[in-house]
Amino acid sequence: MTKLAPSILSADFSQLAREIDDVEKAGADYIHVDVMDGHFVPNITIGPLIAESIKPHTQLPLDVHLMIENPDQYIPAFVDAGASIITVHQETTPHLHRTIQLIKHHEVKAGVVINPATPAEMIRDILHDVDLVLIMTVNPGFGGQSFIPRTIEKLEQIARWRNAYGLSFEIEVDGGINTETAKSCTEAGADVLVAGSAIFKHDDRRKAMEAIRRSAQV
Ligand SMILES: O=C(CO)[C@H](O)[C@H](O)COP(=O)(O)O
Ligand SMILES: [Co+2]
Repeated sequence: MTKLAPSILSADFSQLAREIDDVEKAGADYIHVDVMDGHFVPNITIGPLIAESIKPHTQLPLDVHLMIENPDQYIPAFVDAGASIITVHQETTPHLHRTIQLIKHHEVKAGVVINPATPAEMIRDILHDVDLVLIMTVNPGFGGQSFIPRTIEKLEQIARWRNAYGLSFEIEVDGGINTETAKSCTEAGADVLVAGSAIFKHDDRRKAMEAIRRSAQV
């Protein structure tokens, strides 16, 4: 069954606990937390303080997507805040293996993510060390953008390598996922769909999530 990770970037921040409760009751699998620093991406969003404040309001794993320069400096703070999965951009760290080991040292699941313009080859070696691979299907920085179809080829490549190397990491996609785009991702091998606007911009989150799940069935 395809997992759904609602991105709270598109939620009502004045009602965050209620928004999270809403998607948890509607069957979400992870809560996707988008952390942006205004340097790696042109937007500033959530820090460890907010992650920590939402943690007591959900039983679901916090799936923390770090879009920040110098991620090593902030990993311990997100561990302390209650992250279950921490995913770092390959583009933000010169020593990717060291960064992944740092996350694992804290006994948190480690993920790696690449931008639409970054070739799959850049993370081929680290596939053996991660619990999750996130393929960006938009350029990171904002919710509500349009899905970039060429990213599907990369998704297929990562799924082929997972098979060939006998690995078991999850494959997640993020950006522009909705009832139109979900199926091409699951067909290509995605296990986890992140969706922000396609869930939180609907009044009935359960219906919105069911519609995405239905459309994603392969
Ligand atoms: O990482 C992200 C943006 O950088 C968000 O997770 C993503 O954009 C989700 O929003 P939407 O589903 O509206 O595209
Ligand atoms: Co994200």
